Amino acid sequence: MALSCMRCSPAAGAVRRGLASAAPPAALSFARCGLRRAAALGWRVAAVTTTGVQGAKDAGLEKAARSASQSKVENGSPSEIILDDFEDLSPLSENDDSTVSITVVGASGDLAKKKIFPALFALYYEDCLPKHFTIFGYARSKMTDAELRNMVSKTLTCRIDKRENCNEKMEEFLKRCFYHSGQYDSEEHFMDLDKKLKQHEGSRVSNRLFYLSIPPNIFLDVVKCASKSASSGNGWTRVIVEKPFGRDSDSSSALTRGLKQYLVEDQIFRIDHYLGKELVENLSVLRFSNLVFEPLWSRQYIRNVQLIFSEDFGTEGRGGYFDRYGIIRDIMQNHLLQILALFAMETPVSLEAEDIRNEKVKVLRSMKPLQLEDVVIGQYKSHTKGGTTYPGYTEDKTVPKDSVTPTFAAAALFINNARWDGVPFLMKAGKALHTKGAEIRVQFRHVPGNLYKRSFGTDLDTATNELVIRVQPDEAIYLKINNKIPGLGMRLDRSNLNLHYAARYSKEIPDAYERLLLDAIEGERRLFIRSDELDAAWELFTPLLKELEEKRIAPELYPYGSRGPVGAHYLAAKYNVRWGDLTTEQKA
Ligand SMILES: NC(=O)C1=CN([C@@H]2O[C@H](COP(=O)(O)OP(=O)(O)OC[C@H]3O[C@@H](n4cnc5c(N)ncnc54)[C@H](OP(=O)(O)O)[C@@H]3O)[C@@H](O)[C@H]2O)C=CC1
Ligand SMILES: O=C1O[C@H](COP(=O)(O)O)[C@@H](O)[C@H](O)[C@H]1O
Repeated sequence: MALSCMRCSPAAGAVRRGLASAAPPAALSFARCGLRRAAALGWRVAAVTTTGVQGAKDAGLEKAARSASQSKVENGSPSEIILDDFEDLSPLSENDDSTVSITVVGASGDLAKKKIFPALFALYYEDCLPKHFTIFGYARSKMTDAELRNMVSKTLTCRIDKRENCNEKMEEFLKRCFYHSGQYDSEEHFMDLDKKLKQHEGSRVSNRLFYLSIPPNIFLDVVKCASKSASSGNGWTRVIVEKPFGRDSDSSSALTRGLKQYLVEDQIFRIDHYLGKELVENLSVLRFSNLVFEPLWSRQYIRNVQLIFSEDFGTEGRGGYFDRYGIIRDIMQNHLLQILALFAMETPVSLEAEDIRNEKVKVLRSMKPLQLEDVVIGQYKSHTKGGTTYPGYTEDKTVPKDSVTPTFAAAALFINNARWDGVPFLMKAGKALHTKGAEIRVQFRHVPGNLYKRSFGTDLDTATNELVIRVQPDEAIYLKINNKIPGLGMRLDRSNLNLHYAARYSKEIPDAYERLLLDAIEGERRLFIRSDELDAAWELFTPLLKELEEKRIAPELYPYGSRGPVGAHYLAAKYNVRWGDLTTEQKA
């Protein structure tokens, strides 16, 4: 059943995502949780834009009508409407018949504290949660409601740009949070949870979202118990599953089969939080709504694409988990591969989830099998700098001393299709490196017969255009171009056409978990991984992982805080590529 609350209607999400079928012709930009307010305003907003000022007046939206008449008019319709103009409109028409209960399973854990509760609070602050909602923490640890609230309160923060009533909002939010202690494999304990949920839901239609923020070995126990004893009787039940989704093709298929004993695919929301990052979501906008990029998006103009992830800290505290997975499973097989698929896919039929996921899966299925010789692995070792000693990976007490688990990997991947044939997609991911960041770098081909060749010296590669999408931190999109240095002479330099988010947009960028939680509540699957995408992703990496493990290939050691193994440079050089993050460039 679709969520029926007006503020959470599919229509609301559609407006937020800008789906053609739902969005008015002119772009809407809303100051707060725009769309849900837009949808709560219902199609009245669309009426404002489609029928203009008179439509707004007819709908009784005097202020919107004023806004419509004041806004820049293109082709007779307003190009932009700012939600602030709607703020003092009459109260939203709420649907009182339904509730959403969000149960965070593993509420005592790191992810719940660090990401999930803060994201839920941010959604609450932004008015994005439905009127009737309840949050339950579930874990084995004994805690009272007050203790959970106390724990959660320590991690809630106000947005930098939105502090108004923040403390008040936190108090209100915490009052909607409850805790239930139970075992993960006890149907009885989930039945007790069910009773508590029912008390909060009353006679309303109950919609239930379970967030599995727990180690993967207990996913199935929880899904079994939750579905048998605590699923909704009259609304929807959805489950967000955290990664890792298995550790190879077989274990991933077994997990999917297990989940499908109790859930249908549409109830399963496999989260990859990189898909919720602002600049990753913007990839499609950049490509498909700007004429200047899409025609260049192929082997004809693109020399190579680089997907780079680096962290300037080690596995700190997560060594136990990490040693079973390693950096290829932790970052490459999911986050970087998902970005690659979005980057390389063909234009989808529409922005509907299935159309996008169909295109992504085609890319994944077209990938050339990964060869061991196209992969470099590394592991960080202890390093002393400025009097401080940083521990090596195997010095973590939870990691075996002889572990060969990679904490760094670089790989060259290829897509065997007409658009990308022969273009290296280079991935690099590492922990305990010299910097923290994630970026997509697109290096373009040389300008044929370049008239200014002489100005570039012998290294023509450094003079090609490069588009950089800096996913984090300090989000930016910049294009490196060659430019004439002002003056009477003819000297060229490399400069950036620069969209620096902090300078351009005054709003704080929402955390990826906010977007994804909101999507799951709305039933929007576009940013979640479908089971066939997951199968294709594992099919690509499983043979390589098996070979690495069976041969116990030793990773190249690199000092904590360094740029990683030198082997990564040789790998890139094999394909005539230079890692873009190594060039000294003007800070965007
Ligand atoms: N932390 C992070 O930054 C990220 C985590 N993830 C994934 O999210 C999930 C949760 O991560 P995180 O919060 O770090 O995990 P934790 O290790 O903190 O575990 C969460 C909770 O699960 C319970 N738990 C832990 N180990 C076991 C066990 N062996 N058997 C039964 N219960 C156990 C504990 O609760 P209690 O003892 O109270 O029952 C714990 O508080 C994992 O799947 C992880 O891979 C994904 C991306 C990032
Ligand atoms: O999924 C994971 O991601 C984090 C990095 O996420 P970010 O949003 O902080 O970039 C990584 O540290 C962790 O190892 C991995 O499991």
